[in-house]
Amino acid sequence: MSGRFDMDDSLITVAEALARLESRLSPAVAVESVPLPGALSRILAEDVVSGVDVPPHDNSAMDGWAFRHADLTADGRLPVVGRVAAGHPLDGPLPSGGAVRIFTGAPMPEGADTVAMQEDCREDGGAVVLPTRLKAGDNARAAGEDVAKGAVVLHAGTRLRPQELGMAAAVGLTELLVYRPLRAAVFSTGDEIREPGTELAPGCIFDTNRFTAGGLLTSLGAEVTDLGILPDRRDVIAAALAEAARTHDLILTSGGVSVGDEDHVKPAVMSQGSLHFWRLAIKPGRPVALGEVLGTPFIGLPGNPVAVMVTFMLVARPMVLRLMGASQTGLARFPVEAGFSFKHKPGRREYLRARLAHADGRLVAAKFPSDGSGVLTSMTWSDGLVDIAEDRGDIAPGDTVDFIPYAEVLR
Ligand SMILES: Nc1nc2c(c(=O)[nH]1)N[C@H]1C(S)=C(S)[C@@H](COP(=O)(O)OP(=O)(O)OC[C@H]3O[C@@H](n4cnc5c(N)ncnc54)[C@H](O)[C@@H]3O)O[C@H]1N2
Ligand code: MOO
Repeated sequence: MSGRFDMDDSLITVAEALARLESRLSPAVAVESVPLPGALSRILAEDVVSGVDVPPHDNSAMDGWAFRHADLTADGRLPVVGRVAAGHPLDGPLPSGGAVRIFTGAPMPEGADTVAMQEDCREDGGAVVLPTRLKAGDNARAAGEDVAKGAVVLHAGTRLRPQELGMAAAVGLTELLVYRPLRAAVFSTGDEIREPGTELAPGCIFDTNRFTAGGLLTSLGAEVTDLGILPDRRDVIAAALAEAARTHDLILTSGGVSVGDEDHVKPAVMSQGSLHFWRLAIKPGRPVALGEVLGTPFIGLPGNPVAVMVTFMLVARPMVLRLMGASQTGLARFPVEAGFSFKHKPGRREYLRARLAHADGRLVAAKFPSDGSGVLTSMTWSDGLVDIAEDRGDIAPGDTVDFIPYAEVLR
């Protein structure tokens, strides 16, 4: 499986990185059939074709009276000849020249084509006086107008939202074939990284990345195994990665992928698989390592906490979604107004931590004052990232910029 990502060491753009990923990854998990409620947020593994028309019969959209439009007379008066409620069709066709009392969802009697809503009608003895301005077909819903029998109603690769479960039920299904959750192992690396709640020795910091990366993976629907902190020792890292590879569909680490002598993750991966090191032309988050450990996909994110989240959003997320079986991996972005100025040297794509506010009906992005890639406060303060393209010059207040909400990332 070596060479799956087929990369080199040159600086590459996000677009190039994504193009390489998208074409090379396929689902890494098996499929299973799951009852509808349990299928929420899972990824559909096959197209769903409807075996029925939805709605299954012509029916009324209103409470009122159903009639044949051609029978409408100048005074609008028709004798009431029957009554149909939802679930109780009329026994036989609509007698010519008559109207039937009807309720929302009730089957249209054969021969009836139009419904007048009761607020517009007046009952008069055994007759009803209908409004005369109705058009044929008003307030009637046709069989199959939502879904025609044989139509594909859900596509393989779709993440199932509540409305997709409703659609599956509408065509009579009780179960859906979905991908099993991706089993993801998460490690932090580095001798200076300490478990929160323990004593902080001189020169050490508490681990943040495992919690951020684990949360990101869980939010995408992965089953995350927290495998703790690995020391800066190649043999220990290699053994831990091998063990994780046996029981997981993906291994994700942070730290140790830069160029320093103390960066041991890369050689540990290379010793038992393949590794392709990417230097992304982005800020923050330049170094990212992708590869395989004993056949299990591996993602090595950089150590700086902000870079973890940014590289996860841009590179790991689409990769994880593909491995999960999802067909849509793009991040939606929205044009907003910059409420700040920013000097941008063309060449690297920059992601600024930003917060949105309404100003006179416009959406204006404020920028966090510090761009440091270790400043986690910038992430908790912000609602998303402003994406400054490689070739863009300086940004002035009032300029239009692209905003990627964090809410997009977790879908
Ligand atoms: N000579 C160069 N030095 C660096 C480069 C470079 O291109 N040439 N790139 C810089 C960039 S950009 C980043 S990002 C880091 C990435 O390096 P590593 O992936 O090897 O990360 P570390 O060196 O292990 O750590 C970087 C930084 O992040 C802290 N860290 C790491 N893990 C955690 C964690 N789990 N929780 C909290 N903080 C963590 C670590 O203590 C360091 O401060 O390299 C730059 N250097
Ligand atoms: O990846 Mo680094 O965090 O750009 O600073």
